[in-house]
Amino acid sequence: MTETTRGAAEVPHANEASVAGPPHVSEPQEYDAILLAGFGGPEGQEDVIPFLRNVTRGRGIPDERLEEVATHYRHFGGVSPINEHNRQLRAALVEELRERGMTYPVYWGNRNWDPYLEDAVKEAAANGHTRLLAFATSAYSSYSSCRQYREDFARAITDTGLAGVVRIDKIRQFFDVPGFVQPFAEGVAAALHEFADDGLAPEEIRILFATHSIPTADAERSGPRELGLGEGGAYAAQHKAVGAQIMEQLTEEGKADHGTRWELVYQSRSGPPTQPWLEPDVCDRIAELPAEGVKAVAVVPLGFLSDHMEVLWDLDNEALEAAQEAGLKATRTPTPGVHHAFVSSVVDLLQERMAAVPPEERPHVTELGPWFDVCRPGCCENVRLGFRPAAAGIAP
Ligand SMILES: CC1=C(CCC(=O)O)c2cc3nc(cc4[nH]c(cc5[nH]c(cc1n2)c(C)c5CCC(=O)O)c(CCC(=O)O)c4C)C(CCC(=O)O)=C3C
Ligand SMILES: [Fe+2]
Repeated sequence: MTETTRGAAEVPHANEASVAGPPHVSEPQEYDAILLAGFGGPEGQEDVIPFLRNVTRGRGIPDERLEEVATHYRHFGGVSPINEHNRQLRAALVEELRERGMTYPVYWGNRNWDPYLEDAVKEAAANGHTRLLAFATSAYSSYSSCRQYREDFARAITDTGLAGVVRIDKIRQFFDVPGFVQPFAEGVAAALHEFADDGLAPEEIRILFATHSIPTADAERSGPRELGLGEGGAYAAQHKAVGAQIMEQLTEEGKADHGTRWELVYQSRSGPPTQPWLEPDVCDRIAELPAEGVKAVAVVPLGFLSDHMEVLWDLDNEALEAAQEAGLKATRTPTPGVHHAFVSSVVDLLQERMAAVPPEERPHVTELGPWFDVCRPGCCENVRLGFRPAAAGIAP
């Protein structure tokens, strides 16, 4: 088991940040309700353009890119499956909470499409629920996946006139909790098993852990300022740590061979070509693999919770097509979705936060975790967009 790109360097532990306030809450907290915060997606052809405008407002995404992305949605009738996934996730969370004797209501609101976070916050407050513990459907640290949700919360509270009434806290980034990692590990194990059955040797197989590319400027600022995780920041470091952990675990269990190589690749780049984004691109790497003696590739959607458009189009369509063109056998492994281990881990995270479980007792499978409860100053900041107020962290 070797990583073929940059090594997962020695990284400081998330608990070592030396800024004001503890990274993990140490006093139990009372909450009235859970807030499931999603990305949102269109649910009909007429939603597609307004949705894309919402996502890209103020981002300098070229029109050609928007038109191209619109065709991905149009191909599926203008419907992204992501809202349906969140309905299912919400139902699964309610069920898991109920089984554990927890009767919290779960409100669901999105950043970019109906039902919006603003409406969820209004509805919660109307029902007398003003202390909300949020779970955002994004596992890693970066502006898009962490801080932007905190800004969404601050805006939702302010725009609804509920500042000082509603409070939203957010559970820690969960890239390395067992129930998030397990479904990916199972997918890699199944792919390796299938490739071995086809008579392929370990060195003929490549595992590509795929995640959303982001601007390198955002990546450098992902996670708390003082951690100094280097190029790619906390975002890349967290993905690499999870990939390494999956391969180590499978090697120990005899499901992967020491010679099975893996790497982290990126997908779904947007932005102007002049702006650097994280590389290499998944399709570019696939095209290079035959020259490295590779005959089969497993594409693992490590950055995503469910089979939404990024997975259906950019991986199942584009990456698998690139593999076919390169003459490679290829498979795309599952996302966590509503896998019971994942749902159960989310409820564990809600419970651990409510009970202020000490960090040393919190489940985590990489050296980087357990990640912070309370985002540090400057965490995942976005210098292009400038400062915007954010809830659920230490100011600024
Ligand atoms: C890190 C990350 C995640 C993973 C974490 C998470 O899950 O949050 C993610 C998820 C998603 N991204 C999604 C869709 C889009 N993302 C876009 C644009 C962008 N994504 C970015 C980053 C991320 N995105 C960035 C830096 C941009 C550039 C504009 C900006 O700075 O914000 C655009 C605009 C067009 C384009 O350029 O592609 C679209 C339509 C959907 C919904 C899919 C569906 O509908 O099924 C999901 C789950
Ligand atoms: Fe995105």
